[in-house]
Amino acid sequence: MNLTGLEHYIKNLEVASSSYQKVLEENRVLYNQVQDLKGTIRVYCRVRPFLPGQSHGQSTVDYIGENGNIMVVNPFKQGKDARKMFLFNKVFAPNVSQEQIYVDTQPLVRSVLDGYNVCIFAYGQTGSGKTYTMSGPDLTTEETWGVNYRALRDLFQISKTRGDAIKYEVGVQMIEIYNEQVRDLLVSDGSNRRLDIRNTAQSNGLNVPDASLIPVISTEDVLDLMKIGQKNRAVGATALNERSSRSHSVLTVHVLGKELVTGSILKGCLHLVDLAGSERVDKSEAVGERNSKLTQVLQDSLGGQAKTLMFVHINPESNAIGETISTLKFAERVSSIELGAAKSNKESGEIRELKEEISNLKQSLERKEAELEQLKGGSTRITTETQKQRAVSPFQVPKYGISASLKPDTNQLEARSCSSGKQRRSRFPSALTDREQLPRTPLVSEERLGGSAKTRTPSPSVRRSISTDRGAVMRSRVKAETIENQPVARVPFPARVPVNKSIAAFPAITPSTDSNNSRVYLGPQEPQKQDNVSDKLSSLQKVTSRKVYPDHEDDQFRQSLNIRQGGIRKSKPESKAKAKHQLPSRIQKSDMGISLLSDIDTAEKIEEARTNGFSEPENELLLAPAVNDALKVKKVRQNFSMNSQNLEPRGQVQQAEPILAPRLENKLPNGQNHQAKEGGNTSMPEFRRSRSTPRGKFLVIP
Ligand SMILES: Nc1ncnc2c1ncn2[C@@H]1O[C@H](COP(=O)(O)OP(=O)(O)OP(=O)(O)O)[C@@H](O)[C@H]1O
Repeated sequence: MNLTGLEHYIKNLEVASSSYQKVLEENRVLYNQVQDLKGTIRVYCRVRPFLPGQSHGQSTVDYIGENGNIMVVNPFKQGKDARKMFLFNKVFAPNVSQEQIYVDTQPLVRSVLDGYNVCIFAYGQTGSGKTYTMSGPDLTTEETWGVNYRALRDLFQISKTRGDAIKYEVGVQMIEIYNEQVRDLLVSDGSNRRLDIRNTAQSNGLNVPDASLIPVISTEDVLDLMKIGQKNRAVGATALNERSSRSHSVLTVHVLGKELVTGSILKGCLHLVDLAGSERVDKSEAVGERNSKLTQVLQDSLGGQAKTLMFVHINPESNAIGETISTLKFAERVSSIELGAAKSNKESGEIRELKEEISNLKQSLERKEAELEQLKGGSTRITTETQKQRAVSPFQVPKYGISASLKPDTNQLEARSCSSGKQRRSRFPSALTDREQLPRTPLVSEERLGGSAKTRTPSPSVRRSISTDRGAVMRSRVKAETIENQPVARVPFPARVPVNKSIAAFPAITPSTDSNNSRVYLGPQEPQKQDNVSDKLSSLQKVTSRKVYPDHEDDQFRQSLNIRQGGIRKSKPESKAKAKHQLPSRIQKSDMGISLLSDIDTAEKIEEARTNGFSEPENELLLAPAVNDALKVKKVRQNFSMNSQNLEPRGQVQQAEPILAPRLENKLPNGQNHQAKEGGNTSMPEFRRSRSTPRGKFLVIP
């Protein structure tokens, strides 16, 4: 081959190599898209370089492939057992720059601006480079900035470029979890108070609502805050390194975007987590309550409809080989966790309008209910008078005995109130109980027809006569009222229902929560109720009342941003009150979540890992609760999918929770559960007694 031929050959090779690279890149993009759909936790492995000034032997990293594979060699073993290959989404060699790391992280970060929840966390043994990846070694040089700063800079840049179409607001929180205590790292007054975690994801994404939420508009703002954070992190520790090895730091970026044309709202949340050194957690601590706080803080990003990325760090030194293998095995397991397709927290303008419409309808219903309540007051007086007149009827005495007529007046009152109360609940659903009672509104028409109620509950003649009399008195009023109510019930809800169901399933900021709620109330026991207008209305109201009011959420978010300028929260009582207001809609989810989490047999998983040949199981421990939550969710999904074939993968998770939750919540100390008890025979007499006794009393009124 002459020189020209060789040159030609090399050129061809270059071309082939470049197209090969292109194909690889395309494959990677496709692979990532598939991963997005599956919702697998992505895992990037980063190998730390040998540090200058430290003596080192041969690297334990034998080979790093282009497709995310890495081979490690155990210098203390011989033969084929000495080498082990692992596969991740990507492996970064020791010489890879901070910029290159971020390029592969960027798509995830950017999706926060589209309303996704994203969690990026750094895992690995102490000194393996977690802080280096997340924060960088030196804030003064942009070149070495870690993911945190680059991410925020990116968010600001993109939000600026989208400025004509979407108006974004960005706020950050920074907390530290140390010894299972959560502390605010952005306090400017040096106070080191412990913070509570909301047991469930808030609609506004504030899992730690009392941590300072500082509005930021530039990277400089962020840098200033990080300095405060670093300073606060060092407080109370003999050395910053020592503290950072043992504590998790979580930087959370909350993004609220409003599309100017459509009015749609986007809510995204980015957790950037620098975990404690993986070897620092004692096994006994990890198996128990350890790390439950971390799990709670990240709850909306580990089991929800979020995107999750784990940077797994390894130290190439031979004396770290045990931790390295253990870390890699753990990471490989994490990468197999599927969360299901991520969903954006976008609320379209149309949905907001529909919500407003529902809210208006709800208000007009409440007005009507109030008017009916007034009428009811009048009817009770009239009924009492009628009963007094009836009390002298000679027909009652032989039938029910004289002694009964000697019962004190209190009984009569009780009887009347119970009986009328029962019917009143049907006919006058109060605002507080409308969720339960609205589906019974057809009883109004039963009353109007006069016959159906009697058919269902055969009553003695006296009762009937009283009832009839009262009904007669009430009928005209109720009729008038019912007719007046009809336009409200006839508003085209049936047509709206499918749309509003989707509202129910539509995420506010934590989609899983809302869809959960919707499923809790429109759950398997209730579908038949959807057959009539009033039930649909009721369902809608349930959904509306369960959903945190969207405007309210936005206000709360904005208020948090505005009020807490300077890092000091000034309106805690107010926000607490608001939080209280929101609480009911969230409690169920939280309970479920916690129940699910607490149910995890972490020890079993660790044991399983060990039997798979891990030499150092401790690595499992640090993240065990957090990641095992996800594993648990996966397990639940699998179990549930056996029963529900037609559900979406994510939906399965969401539906499984409400189904499991009551079981877990109702567990009695003796192992029975309430539901079983209530559904069992033993509870029936109690139930009947409560209804029949008042009627009995009612009947013996002289
Ligand atoms: N990719 C890298 N390139 C150069 N130096 C690195 C790299 N990764 C880590 N280092 C250096 O290694 C040392 C330990 O890194 P780092 O503090 O980030 O570890 P860590 O895992 O966060 O430890 P800890 O768990 O104790 O917080 C630091 O001096 C850091 O600058």
